Amino acid sequence: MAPLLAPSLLAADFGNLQFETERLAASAADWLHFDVMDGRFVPNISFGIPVLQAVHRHAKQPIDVHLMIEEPQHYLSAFRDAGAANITVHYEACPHLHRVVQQIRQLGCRAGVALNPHTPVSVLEDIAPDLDLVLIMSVNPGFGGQAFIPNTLRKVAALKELLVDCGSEALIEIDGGVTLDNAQALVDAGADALVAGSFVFSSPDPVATLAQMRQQLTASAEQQDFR
Ligand SMILES: O=C(CO)[C@H](O)[C@H](O)COP(=O)(O)O
Repeated sequence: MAPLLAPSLLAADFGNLQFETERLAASAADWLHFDVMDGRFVPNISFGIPVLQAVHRHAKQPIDVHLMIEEPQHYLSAFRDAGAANITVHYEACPHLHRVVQQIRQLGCRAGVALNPHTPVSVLEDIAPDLDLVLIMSVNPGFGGQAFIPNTLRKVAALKELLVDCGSEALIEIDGGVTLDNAQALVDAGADALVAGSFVFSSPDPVATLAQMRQQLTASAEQQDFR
């Protein structure tokens, strides 16, 4: 199966978000990835609820909200009301993770949990069947444009095994440093969704770059189905 593609608006032109959202509407993007940073959980501040509302007005794809914030439980319904389809919180930010995941699902959103690079996938053993999404950070969260951490490939394979073993249908999403150089290896390891920020938006034509990702990853999936 070819993976879902989720361009990260963190790398888009913030002065022109209507244009960026509208051009992605006619692209190969499956989701729009929306990174929220609070300057506390991560050492950076990005954007929040009013910006999500504005993006949602022009978006055609579901919006995949990644909350890199402390105490996310206080903001879940506000993000849902602003247009979030998926809400992912960090394992490291939630002492009562099971309750937060239940709250996200009760709001009618897909519930995701993100893991920082140092957090082993084994921490999800008891909650995996309750998740719709696991987001593996393949860079340290807080900034776009960082280099992919190679150990992510081993981690994705371990997560895939854990999900299969416990009968979880959660999707595996990878976030950080994703390019066409590592995308196929990530899919081969078990990734279902790829977030790409700078690779897409630093290219001369982001829509064409997404089309190229879609084309290469689909061709490879078809070859594997044929075998
Ligand atoms: O969550 C993030 C940073 O915390 C970004 O979504 C991620 O880094 C994607 O950007 P890039 O593809 O430029 O690495």
